Amino acid sequence: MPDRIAVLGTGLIGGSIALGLKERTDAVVVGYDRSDEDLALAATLGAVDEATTDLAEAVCDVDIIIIALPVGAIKETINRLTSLPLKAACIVTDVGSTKSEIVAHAQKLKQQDVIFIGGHPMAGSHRSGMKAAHSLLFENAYYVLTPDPDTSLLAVQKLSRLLHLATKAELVIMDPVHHDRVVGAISHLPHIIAAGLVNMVGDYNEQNEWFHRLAAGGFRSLTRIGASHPVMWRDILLSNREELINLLDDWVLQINNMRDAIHEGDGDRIEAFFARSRRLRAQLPDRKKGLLAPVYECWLDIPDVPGEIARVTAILSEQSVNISNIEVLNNREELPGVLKLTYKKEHDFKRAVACLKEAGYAVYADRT
Ligand SMILES: NC(=O)c1ccc[n+]([C@@H]2O[C@H](COP(=O)([O-])OP(=O)(O)OC[C@H]3O[C@@H](n4cnc5c(N)ncnc54)[C@H](O)[C@@H]3O)[C@@H](O)[C@H]2O)c1
Ligand SMILES: O=C(O)C(=O)C[C@]1(C(=O)O)C=C[C@@H](O)C=C1
Repeated sequence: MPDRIAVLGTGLIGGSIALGLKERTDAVVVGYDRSDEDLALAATLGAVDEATTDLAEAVCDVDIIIIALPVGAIKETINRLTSLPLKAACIVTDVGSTKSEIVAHAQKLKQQDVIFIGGHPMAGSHRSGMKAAHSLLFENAYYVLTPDPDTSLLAVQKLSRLLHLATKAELVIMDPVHHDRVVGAISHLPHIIAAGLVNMVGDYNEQNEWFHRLAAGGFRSLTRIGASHPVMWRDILLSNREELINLLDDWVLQINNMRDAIHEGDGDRIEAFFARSRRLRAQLPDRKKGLLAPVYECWLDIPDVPGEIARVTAILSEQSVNISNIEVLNNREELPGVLKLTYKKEHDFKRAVACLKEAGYAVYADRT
């Protein structure tokens, strides 16, 4: 019998998991959301077999429940689940960006015959809703599970296998407190910094509009995540308070160190600051392929004149190069060039770079 799975919240994350479940498993997926619009889109895109705005109906007789709501709503939903009849040995998991508080809150589910295993897929977007969902959103990303030490191993294995099939992510097990410290530093703090910078420059811009007009690659690439969902981030920050207070204290030290160096005109200290950062940034492990980093990519500058894209594709087709995607970039956030070409095979990529350079184009083959 295929598993019957309830996905509570058919937004970006729930919608992406549901799409993967339908694409790569034989599960029957029941979607639940308060937004009729997201539910209708999930049904139209084939992410769910059944859709409902009634929680009791959604979780009735299901084998697995995946709670993909904002962190505050995850806790409320856990409360509501405690008074609903759930199938015996049902596995309940969530996708919330914090873990300690949620895992502690979910202890109350132990009164029922259900197994709670906290979860957090480490990929996403500043965009929200089913409209932004994609079945490969998590491909090759880490997907953290935080089972209690006494959680049934069989249940952890069953959930890991299912999520791996549905998301193509790499499942890892972590202690919830450790998770919140690490993710606080590499995700929650950066979102605060990005939003703070956007707000600060927004204040300056009210006096002088050149601040926004001149905002180029540096500002845009650092602040992309400043466009993320306010309710989602309110809930995350309130749920990871202790860690974030420590991290913000460390951040103030970093910034004050630079403030002092600039104030004192200490060039050596400034240079060492950037040298260390450049070295450490280069050491970040490459999370390989996946939706956000297709297999082989190059970017090129082309003049803004009619027929230029056709010229590029003609050169490539003359050389029998297969392109898997071609994209005109509206802004240059983080990337050089205005035309992005993607290839599935390395030899197509190498031949394309060589012949486009030969034709006189400025071609960039790796991200900086
Ligand atoms: N966005 C990311 O990058 C990302 C990555 C990993 C994990 N997460 C976590 O995933 C969860 C969902 O985030 P998302 O990005 O999918 O958000 P989203 O806004 O795209 O989707 C949330 C969905 O929940 C619904 N919803 C909200 N409150 C509800 C309630 N009280 N009852 C019923 N439905 C409700 C909304 O209608 C929406 O469809 C959050 O806990 C977030 O911390 C997000
Ligand atoms: O790529 C983005 O826009 C994200 O913010 C994704 C991101 C992150 O910080 O990396 C955001 C929240 C999650 O809990 C996990 C991933």
